[in-house]
Amino acid sequence: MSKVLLQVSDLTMRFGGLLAVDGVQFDVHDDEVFAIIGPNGAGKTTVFNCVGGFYKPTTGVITMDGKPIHGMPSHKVAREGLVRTFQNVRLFKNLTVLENLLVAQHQHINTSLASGLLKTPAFRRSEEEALANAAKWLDFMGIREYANREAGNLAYGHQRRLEIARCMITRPRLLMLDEPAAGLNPQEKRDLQQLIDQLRREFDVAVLLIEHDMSLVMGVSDRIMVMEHGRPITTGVPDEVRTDPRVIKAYLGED
Ligand SMILES: Nc1ncnc2c1ncn2[C@@H]1O[C@H](COP(=O)(O)OP(=O)(O)OP(=O)(O)O)[C@@H](O)[C@H]1O
Repeated sequence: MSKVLLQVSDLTMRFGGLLAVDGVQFDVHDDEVFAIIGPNGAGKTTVFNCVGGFYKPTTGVITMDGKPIHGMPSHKVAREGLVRTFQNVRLFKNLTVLENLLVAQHQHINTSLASGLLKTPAFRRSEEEALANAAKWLDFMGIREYANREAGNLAYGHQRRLEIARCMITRPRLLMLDEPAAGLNPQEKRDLQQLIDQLRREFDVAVLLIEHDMSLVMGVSDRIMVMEHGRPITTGVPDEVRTDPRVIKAYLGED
């Protein structure tokens, strides 16, 4: 039986005179892929930034497993099992692919400086585990051959996969993907759809997605919330959303 993992109620975000998000509510179940779509400027990224701890919402309640997380900084939100990728891939571009995955684990595990300096057995063990984990994810993403390359020199599609690996290596309960198909070619988009399906199946992770590529959204999502002018206009399964006249109007009305 699935249960509600993320719950967002009455979320509002104001930037000066602009109400970018206006009374948004939705929930994401622990076994679900939930997408937020809508025309440019609808408020999707702002919702993401509030949920991920990058913005402090003006009003609203956001809970993970019943625990309030609104207003928490992003690193604390990550400890609650909620991590994200960005519209423009954000990696440590001068570090190698492998180092990016090791850093992600250190940021998350928070090992003590003393144990690191003294290289205690426990510290060495955790280093070995981190390395094994990184190798596992490099294999899973099909990028092991690039392990020692600077992340900034990878092909764009591989950078996106590395960014997802960097999230997954912290064993999140909710993975937030911000336009993961942007900049990918058609084959890479198909691979991405398979990857999202596989992550959900094999790692029990729920996915919250913002995406403009309708074929990916319709193919991968269990439910979709459509936003326009900061407000949700409908939430439903792909077939309901695809044929909803309000959704068609919102998109046709776009410049
Ligand atoms: N930091 C900010 N300061 C002021 N206004 C902002 C800020 N971030 C977003 N906005 C405004 O809030 C509104 C919603 O923007 P948002 O980026 O959330 O939309 P979006 O649906 O993600 O759009 P896109 O699909 O283009 O990414 C827009 O009018 C935008 O200009």
